[in-house]
Amino acid sequence: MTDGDLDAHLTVDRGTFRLDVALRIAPGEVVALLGPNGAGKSTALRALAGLQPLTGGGHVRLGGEDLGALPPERRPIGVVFQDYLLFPHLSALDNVAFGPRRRGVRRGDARRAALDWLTRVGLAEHASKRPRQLSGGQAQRVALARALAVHPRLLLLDEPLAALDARTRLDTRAELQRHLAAHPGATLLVTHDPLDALVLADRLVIVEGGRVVQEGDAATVTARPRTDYVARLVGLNLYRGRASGHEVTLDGLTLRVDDRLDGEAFVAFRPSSVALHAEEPAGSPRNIWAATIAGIQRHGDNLRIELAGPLPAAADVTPAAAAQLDLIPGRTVWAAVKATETHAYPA
Ligand SMILES: Nc1ncnc2c1ncn2[C@@H]1O[C@H](COP(=O)(O)OP(=O)(O)OP(=O)(O)O)[C@@H](O)[C@H]1O
Repeated sequence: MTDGDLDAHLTVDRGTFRLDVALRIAPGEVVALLGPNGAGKSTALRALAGLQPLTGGGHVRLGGEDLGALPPERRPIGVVFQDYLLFPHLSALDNVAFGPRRRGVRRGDARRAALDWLTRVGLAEHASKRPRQLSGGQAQRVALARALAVHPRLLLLDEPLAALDARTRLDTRAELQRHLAAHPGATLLVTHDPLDALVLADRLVIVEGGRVVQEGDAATVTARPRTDYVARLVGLNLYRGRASGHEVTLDGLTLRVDDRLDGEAFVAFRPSSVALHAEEPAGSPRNIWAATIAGIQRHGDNLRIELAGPLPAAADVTPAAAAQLDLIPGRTVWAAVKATETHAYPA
C-alpha cells in the first residue's frame, strides 16, 4: 500500500441487505465495481462519498487520513452521478465552478478554473448554457468536469455512460478513458456494463449480495470466472464439480477436460465451443450429452441456443447451421464439446 491509497471497509446495514466490502485503490488506478442489480454497488459508492453512514467496524481512509468523520462536502472526493445531478438553474460554467467556490476559491479564480475544465472536455463554447440546453453526452462531460474541478484524490463514477445512446456512449467512453488516464487520484467506476469495465478499468471488483465474489485484472477474471454472474458477464458456460485427473464430475455428467487437477474445480467453455448435432455423434473423443432446446436468441451474427438437460449450457451456432438442424424450442439435440475447448481450474 502506498501513501495516497484509498483503503476502505464499507459496512452498511439497510434492513435485510448488508454490505460488507473491502476496497483498496492506488492513486492513478481505476477500479470497476461490477455486479448485478441490487448487489450493493450504489450503496458502496454512497458510503465512500459520505452519503450513506457506515455501521460498526467500517472505515474509509485516503492516504492514511480517516474520512469517516468528514461530511460529504469536506471529503476530497469528486462524484459523477448516474443522472449527473447538475444544478438546473446554473450555467455549465457555474456548475463546474460550484465545487471550487464551495471549497473557498475566489469567484473569479473558480470561474477561470471551471472554464479551463470545460475546455479540457471540449465544451468551452457551451459554458453559458443551462443543463437542459445540453445533449446527454455534453451533460455527462459537464458532470465529469465538475467532479474533476475540485482536484479530487478519489473520483467516483456511478454508471457514467448508462444514460447515453449507443453512439454517444462509444465516443464518450473513449473520451472518458483519456480523462481517467490523466487523473492522478484513485477512481472507482460503478457499472454493470462489462465493456465499460474492460475499456476503462485497470482492475475489476465484482460484488454480489453485498460481498466481493471475485477481483483481479480483466484477463484473470475473464479466464477464471468464479460465479454464474461473472461467467455470464464474460460469456462462458461455467460448472462446479469434483476433479480427478482429466475428469470433472458434475451433477449429472462427467466431463473430460484438458487440464489435469484434483479436488473441487470449475470447468468453463465458450458457447461457440459447443457443437450441436441432430444424431448422436459416434466414435469421437468429445464430451457428448443429450439436451433440450429451451430458447433461441440472436447473438451478434449468430444464434445463441439455450440448452436444458443434464448440463444447462449456451451454444452459439450460425443461422445456417440452426436452419439445417431445424432447431426449435422443445427439440432434443446432441451437444458436444472437445476436452481441448474446456478450461478447468481449482474452485
Ligand atoms: N433506501 C433503501 N432502503 C433500504 N434498502 C435499500 C434502499 N435502497 C436500496 N436498498 C437495498 O440495498 C441493496 C443494494 O442496493 P444498491 O442500489 O446499492 O444496488 P446496486 O448494485 O447499485 O443495484 P443497481 O445496479 O440496480 O443500481 C438492494 O438489495 C436494496 O434492496
